[in-house]
Amino acid sequence: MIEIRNVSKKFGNVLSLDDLTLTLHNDDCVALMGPNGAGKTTLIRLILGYYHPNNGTVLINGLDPIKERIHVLQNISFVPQLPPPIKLNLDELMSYACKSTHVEKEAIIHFAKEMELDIEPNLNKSFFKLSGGMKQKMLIAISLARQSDIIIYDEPTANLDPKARDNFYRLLKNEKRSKISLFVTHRLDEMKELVNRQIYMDLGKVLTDEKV
Ligand SMILES: Nc1ncnc2c1ncn2[C@@H]1O[C@H](COP(=O)(O)OP(=O)(O)OP(=O)(O)O)[C@@H](O)[C@H]1O
Repeated sequence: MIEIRNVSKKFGNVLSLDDLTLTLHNDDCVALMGPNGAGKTTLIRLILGYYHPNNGTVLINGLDPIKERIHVLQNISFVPQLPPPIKLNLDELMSYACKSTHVEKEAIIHFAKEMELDIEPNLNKSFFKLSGGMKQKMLIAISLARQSDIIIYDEPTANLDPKARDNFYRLLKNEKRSKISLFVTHRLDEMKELVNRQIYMDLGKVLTDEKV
């Protein structure tokens, strides 16, 4: 469970989150929407323990994501909007993911194949030299292989072509495990079939929160 209670986050004079309260339960599959600057990324970063809130409490399965960061992050798969500039090659990246998150290399390769990313010929290629879409596919493959209790995707299909998007949605639909899925998206039409909750934010607040 993710519990956000009366959380405010300020950057200088900008109130990015304004006394926001939100609870996400297992089996919640959420489209998190709102205009640019609404506070969506700030909310995700608070869940991941990147920021201290100015007020309020964030708890992930009862744990403080700042004080218990390592423990909390072990249960969260996060794919950011912009892939980080990782210098490791794909083989090293997979080995790193396996060591740090106890995922199996075969599982990553399986999901990469499902995303139509051919890893084998690119094993020695640096991650940052891949195309934007290939990077996204690789991060999605690792995140799905991890089988985490919580998955968070920040505009995951931004760099994907239509075929890759279809593959991504098909894989998510096939996921049967109970977990929390949180998708920041500007494309509700694509996500509609997948999600069971639609949350709309603006000015650091939740404006609407509908079960569908
Ligand atoms: N690290 C930061 N330093 C200063 N201001 C920030 C920082 N992060 C976010 N903000 C400000 O907080 C507000 C909310 O930003 P945030 O990135 O959370 O919005 P968003 O809903 O994710 O937007 P987008 O759809 O454009 O990604 C904006 O006014 C932004 O400028």
